[in-house]
Amino acid sequence: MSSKPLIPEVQGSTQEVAIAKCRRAAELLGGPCITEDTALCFKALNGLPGPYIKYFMKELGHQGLNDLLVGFSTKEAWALCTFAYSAGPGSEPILFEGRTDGNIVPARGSPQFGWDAAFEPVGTGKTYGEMTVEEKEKISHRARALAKLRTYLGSL
Ligand SMILES: O=c1nc[nH]c2c1ncn2[C@H]1C[C@H](O)[C@@H](COP(=O)(O)OP(=O)(O)OP(=O)(O)O)O1
Ligand SMILES: [Mg+2]
Repeated sequence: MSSKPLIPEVQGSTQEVAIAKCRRAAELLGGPCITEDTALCFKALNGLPGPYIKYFMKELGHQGLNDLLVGFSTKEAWALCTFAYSAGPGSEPILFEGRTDGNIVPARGSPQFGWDAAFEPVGTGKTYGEMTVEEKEKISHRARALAKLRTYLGSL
């Protein structure tokens, strides 16, 4: 079918997904809002799973994320957090991105939160799952995105 579908199934880049979600949230809330999305992007896969990591993690687990990269020499990945801010319905969302580079590794540390145990940020020697909250906060994709959002909100 060549015409634009009437019911959107939001897929695309992390930016497209974040904008669509924030725009809809502002409509539903009828006011300003902030939404957050986290993607995990594999270099060998041109950035996938990216915004679809939630379902990859749910179906495949830590081992499955590693298995996806068998046969590729690079295990490099980056965690990308996107905060989106909309001033209200009809107001175009503004994005704030934070990125942390690392590698996909066999799980180490706490397996409790998402893919934390399978992601080792560059230069740390630890997975997110092996870090304290304070250690993770110093280098995390989310902390970096939040710092940008905070600066923006402070300038309003
Ligand atoms: O720092 C993190 N360290 C490890 N795992 C993480 C982190 N941050 C999010 N995650 C996980 C949760 C979810 O399995 C997936 C994507 O998160 P994300 O798309 O925001 O999912 P979500 O559960 O918030 O649902 P949604 O935003 O679609 O309502 O990565
Ligand atoms: Mg989320």
